[in-house]
Amino acid sequence: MSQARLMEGTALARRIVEETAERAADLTGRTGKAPCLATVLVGEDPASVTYVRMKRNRCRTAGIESRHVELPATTTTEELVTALRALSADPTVHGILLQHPMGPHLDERAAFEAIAPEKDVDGVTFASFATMSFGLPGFVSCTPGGIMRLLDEYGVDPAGKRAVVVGRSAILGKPAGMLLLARDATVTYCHSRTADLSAAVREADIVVAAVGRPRLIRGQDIKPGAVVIDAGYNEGNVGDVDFDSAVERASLITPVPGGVGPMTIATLLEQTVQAAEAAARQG
Ligand SMILES: Nc1nc(=O)c2c([nH]1)NC[C@@H]1CN(c3ccc(C(=O)N[C@@H](CCC(=O)O)C(=O)O)cc3)C=[N+]21
Repeated sequence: MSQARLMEGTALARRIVEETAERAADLTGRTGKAPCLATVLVGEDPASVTYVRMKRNRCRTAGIESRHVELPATTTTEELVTALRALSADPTVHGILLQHPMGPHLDERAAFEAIAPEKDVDGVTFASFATMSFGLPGFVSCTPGGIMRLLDEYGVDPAGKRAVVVGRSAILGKPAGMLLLARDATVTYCHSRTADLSAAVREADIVVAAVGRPRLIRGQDIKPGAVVIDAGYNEGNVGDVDFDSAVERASLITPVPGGVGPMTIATLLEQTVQAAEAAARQG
């Protein structure tokens, strides 16, 4: 079997960011106000600090302002909700990103719901979940949205395909399955209580790995010719898929790094400009 073709997220993300930058410049020219993303970080988890910095840097290169709100690890849910409501009400802010995961003492759902739906450019609110699951226009969760763009770019139509999503987190696995279902895939979710993960993965035409367990998915479980999307974030840029064995069986596969990660950020930037354009139309 020949090796899989790589799904090059870096290249596609670059094109999306370029288009987004043009839209941002156009909007700034027309309104005199740049699109603005508020990034909210609770605590000092080193990985989260790095991710937020990457997102803010990418904003800058696209002509999007970012306003960073850093809160101490001891912040209560109430204080976090107050901060998010203030950003939701601030007309100079067009999008809000609340970095996940937060401290275990925080009510993450209450925090996400304090984000105004029209500023939910990270696609984490109930409102965005509703539009995603019905396949209606609206903000998508950034990583799942980036995955769908990659599938489209490489000519993979999910309709009628068996998609197995490994993981069910609120910002990744669950919405990824919903978007695939909205595009008529037959979707199976696997998670920590799944009895036989290998058996499920072996049936998949499309595998989305999104659990954060290094190299959990092995080539021997990949159906020959399957499309393999590795959305796992692990330390040291290692995915959830054992790339070297999976590349021998898949027809298409995302590298890590350079696959899903850059697409996540491109989707965030694009949706921020979309939110700013909508705000400008509202006057
Ligand atoms: N509310 C929320 N929304 C998120 O979208 C979100 C989050 N919380 N928490 C953490 C994860 C992680 N995440 C990444 C984004 C880009 C790369 C990325 O671009 N990675 C590069 C590698 C970068 C490097 O060189 O280190 C790549 O894969 O090529 C990775 C990880 C977004 N997340």
